[in-house]
Amino acid sequence: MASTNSQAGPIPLIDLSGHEETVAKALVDAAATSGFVYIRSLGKDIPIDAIDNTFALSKKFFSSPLSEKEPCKIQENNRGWVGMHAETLDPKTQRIGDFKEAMNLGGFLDGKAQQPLPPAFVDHEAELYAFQKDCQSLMNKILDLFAIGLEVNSPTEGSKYFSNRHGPEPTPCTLRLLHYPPLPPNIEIQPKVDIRAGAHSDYGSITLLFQRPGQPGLEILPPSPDNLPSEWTPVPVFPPGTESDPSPPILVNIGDLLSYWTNNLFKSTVHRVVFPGGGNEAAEDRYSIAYFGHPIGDTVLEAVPSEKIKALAGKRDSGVEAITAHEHLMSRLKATYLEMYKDDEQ
Ligand SMILES: O=C(O)CCC(=O)C(=O)O
Ligand SMILES: [Fe+2]
Repeated sequence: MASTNSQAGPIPLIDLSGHEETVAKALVDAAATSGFVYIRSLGKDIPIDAIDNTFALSKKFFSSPLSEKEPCKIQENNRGWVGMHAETLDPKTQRIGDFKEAMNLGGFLDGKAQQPLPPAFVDHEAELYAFQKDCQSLMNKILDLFAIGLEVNSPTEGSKYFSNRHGPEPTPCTLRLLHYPPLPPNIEIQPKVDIRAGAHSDYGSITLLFQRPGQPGLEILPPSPDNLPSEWTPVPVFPPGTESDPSPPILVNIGDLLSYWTNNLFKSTVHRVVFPGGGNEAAEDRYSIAYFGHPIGDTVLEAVPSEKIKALAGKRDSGVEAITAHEHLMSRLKATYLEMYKDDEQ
């Protein structure tokens, strides 16, 4: 049997088909130490064809003319197309916004997108819906394993404690297609300041991230147990032991909300996307797909009922009322899209 937990640099590699309790424990350990874990992608959870097809649709959309993207521009509901430099994930460091564009697809209802679709997608709504459902199922499976590993003590919900809060359709989760174009010739960038995606932690519960062979660039700042300074560490697309797999492993990382919900037992690790070679080489395109898990908006983020979490309760200020998932998300979005939400501040 393939090992369920082998080390790949600072990020463990896990095969979900192993013994359930062993896998659950390995996932909790990974979440509490690295905040990132590789899940082998052998086609059992998400068909390889479905991943490849979604990347093909992404390429088709991003290569379409601006006139087809503009009508789908991002709205306050966080759905739609985000143009080059429109998002600044690390405003303290960056001079200009991220060198990327993105397309956020919100939850579908009865197979229908709840937002305008660009021409590149109109004949592919069913495929995108199916992929979103595949991602939702994998996310729920991982959330259930977390609940098992944490020994969540809920007589009515058991291992469904987290997944029950990620809702019926339309899901509050976001399927995000990302495109990082090559640098135009003769453009001089300041490495680490001009960046494909600025340093950030994710906002939600967990993120699934799909990468493509030969398109590196993701780096993490591994959490350090003693809060010692940590170093940016590249995240290989194919970590050792997966080179012959039909598709790169799916990266799963913990977001701020799940970290908060577990009294900081789980680590919401800071990461970024750099130009390979620091931008000196004309970098290739990078395409990635993220599935951002979010609990339903009115979920109150009280500490998860688990002895393991309760033991950490001292770290949370008991005088402060627990916030909801929606309040948490809005505070993060407002910090990232200063322009779009500026009227709300007045
Ligand atoms: O494209 C990537 O590899 C990372 C994207 C990311 O971190 C994000 O969108 O939150
Ligand atoms: Fe991220």
